[in-house]
Amino acid sequence: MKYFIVGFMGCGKTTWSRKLAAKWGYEFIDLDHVLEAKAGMSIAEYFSSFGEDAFRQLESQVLKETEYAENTVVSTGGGLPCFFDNMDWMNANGKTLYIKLSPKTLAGRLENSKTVRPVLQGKKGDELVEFITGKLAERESFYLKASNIVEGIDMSVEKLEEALGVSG
Ligand SMILES: Nc1ncnc2c1ncn2[C@@H]1O[C@H](COP(=O)(O)OP(=O)(O)OP(=O)(O)O)[C@@H](O)[C@H]1O
Ligand SMILES: O=C(O)C1=C[C@@H](O)[C@@H](O)[C@H](O)C1
Ligand SMILES: [Mg+2]
Repeated sequence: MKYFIVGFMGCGKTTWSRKLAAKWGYEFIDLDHVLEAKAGMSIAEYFSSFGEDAFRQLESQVLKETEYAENTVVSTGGGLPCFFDNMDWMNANGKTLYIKLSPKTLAGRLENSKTVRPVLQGKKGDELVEFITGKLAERESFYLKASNIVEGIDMSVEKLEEALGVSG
């Protein structure tokens, strides 16, 4: 089975996909990393060289053209489910799990993270919380199409397994 983990930037997709795959002995793939390898540059560099529209095209292509092993946990980009038919494609090709977190918690994590996320354009504090609140409102209808949903607070592999209906 393929599991596609979705949710806003900073919700823990990369962290928890990796842990789940390690516990289950599944392959782990992070589509942001696959895109960076294919483009030969970081996402931040790709955005500044080619812009967001080109990034979204490439992101969708990477999602659909990557060869996944039979049993894989896939961490997706935070915006990926919200463009083209990507969310429907993931639902047709595996199970999807939305890691749900509040804007405040997301903002706290993103402020402390070293990864450069071009969509955030260096925002901090209240401005960051407001930005995330607006962006999440735009995006959540896509995330909520996921077959499974988990609250991202107090996360553990066992909590993920329970949300996916898999006994560990
Ligand atoms: N349950 C948790 N509690 C506290 N911090 C966490 C938790 N899960 C992840 N983090 C931290 O939050 C930050 C973002 O996590 P991660 O990179 O896994 O998010 P992401 O969803 O993959 O983000 P992006 O969409 O930008 O790739 C990291 O610094 C990570 O260590
Ligand atoms: O939420 C987004 O739009 C993004 C999230 C990251 O995972 C990367 O895919 C990129 O920084 C864009
Ligand atoms: Mg990630």
